[in-house]
Amino acid sequence: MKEYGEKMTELCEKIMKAILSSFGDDLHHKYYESEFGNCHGYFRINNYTIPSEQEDDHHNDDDDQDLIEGLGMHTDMSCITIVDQDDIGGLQVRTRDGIGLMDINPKDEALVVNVGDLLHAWTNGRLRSSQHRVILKRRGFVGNRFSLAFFWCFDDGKVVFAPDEVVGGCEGVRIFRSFKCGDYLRFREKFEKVGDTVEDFARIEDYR
Ligand SMILES: O=C(O)CCC(=O)C(=O)O
Ligand SMILES: [Fe+2]
Repeated sequence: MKEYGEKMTELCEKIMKAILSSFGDDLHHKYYESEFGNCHGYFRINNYTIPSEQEDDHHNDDDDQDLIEGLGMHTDMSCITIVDQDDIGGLQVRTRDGIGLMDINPKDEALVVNVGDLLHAWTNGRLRSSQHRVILKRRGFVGNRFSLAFFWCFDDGKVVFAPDEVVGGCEGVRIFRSFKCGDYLRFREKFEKVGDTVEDFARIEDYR
């Protein structure tokens, strides 16, 4: 697990450097170490029980009575999340229009890379922290769905504030105030429900 953790950390570092370079030639030299040098990662193993024919509780609002929500709609509190899902499927991500849902189908050798709330704020919304959930289908067999999620995050004391160069790519309009990472995590612990995200916590009202 330690080796896997190191690999995931390395992958997040690479992805973050590529993101910074895509914002401007020098940005990864200028901001990687100072802003992301203290990021740390942790794992969560998700174990979902596939509903059996008898279980009729917990239906979601979808018309399809054979679906239940294994993990409710949420955004991640990380900078970057890497998900390794098994071959059962069921991960769905909110589309850009905020209405639709897109299936993220399992693919051999492929990992899912997700932007979390902290990076959403740090990039002034240029990268989007999408809502997502896991839906489980009755399958006529007994078994569980597993996924391994790696959350790469700022440390609690980090002040999240998009640099001017990053805001410059959004016509210079700053949409998030600065905030301490730990304060946001505490806000989420208290108010965890869909809609209570970094948008509610730190978005500057004038630009709503
Ligand atoms: O199980 C999955 O595919 C996604 C897990 C997830 O979204 C999470 O752990 O935050
Ligand atoms: Fe998630």
